[in-house]
Amino acid sequence: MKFSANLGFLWQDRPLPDAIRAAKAAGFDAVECHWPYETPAAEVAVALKETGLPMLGLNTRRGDVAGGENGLSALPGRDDDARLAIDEAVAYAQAVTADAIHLMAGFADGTDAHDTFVRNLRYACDAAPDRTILIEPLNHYDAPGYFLKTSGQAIRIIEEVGASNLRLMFDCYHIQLMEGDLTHRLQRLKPQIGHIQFASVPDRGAPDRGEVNYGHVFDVIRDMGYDAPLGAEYKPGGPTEDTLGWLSMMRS
Ligand SMILES: O=C(O)[C@H](O)C(=O)CO
Ligand SMILES: [Mg+2]
Repeated sequence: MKFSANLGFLWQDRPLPDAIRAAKAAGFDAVECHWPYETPAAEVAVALKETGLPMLGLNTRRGDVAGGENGLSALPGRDDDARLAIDEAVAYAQAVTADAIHLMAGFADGTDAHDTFVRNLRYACDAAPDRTILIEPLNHYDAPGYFLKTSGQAIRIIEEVGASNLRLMFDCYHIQLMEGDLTHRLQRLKPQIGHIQFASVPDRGAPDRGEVNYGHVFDVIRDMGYDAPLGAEYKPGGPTEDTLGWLSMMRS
């Protein structure tokens, strides 16, 4: 199995280019990030080239985080801001050859939010036909009021948008907290899945503890013929190197 280090959480204590080098040294096959925008894309591109690791994805900006925003793409009346964030993410993804862009929906609800999200997703899918656009349901403990809550809602939106480059970010951590039934859900949704992430549940730590048996989940993913790197998106709560026993076990 291949694994991607999510550098939004792992090696957060280092500048992004050094975090990429640390991921390589630890044996990851790929990297992904959250919001890389404070680091010049050229510096990230150099570290990617040096290590040979692909950058799987990045997120659109969340907007005014201090003011409580967590994404712009489903906020009615904010299309201009959402599209600036999309344009920025597309340009950055092209500069570092990131495969995917996760469009953060934001805190919103109702028909207007749905229509706004669909409109902005169509805009993003057209703006980046050579990238995958991802949408990710977030759980209601960490992100209460987030527009996209479940895989079912995400699939209905993907079908309505009807773009060939729009896919589901299946984060096992969020989906376990909201819906459970990971095995069947992964198998059923495989055609719509663009990326898979994981962390222990409920504490969002390394995948070697908690209520989800990741040994089983990784077997299911392998057996369903999914061979893209899986995103380790967990909070190490200390030096990342101290939390990588699971990776050594998977490699042995
Ligand atoms: O929190 C997550 O699971 C995400 O993957 C993310 O990108 C930021 O919300
Ligand atoms: Mg995630």
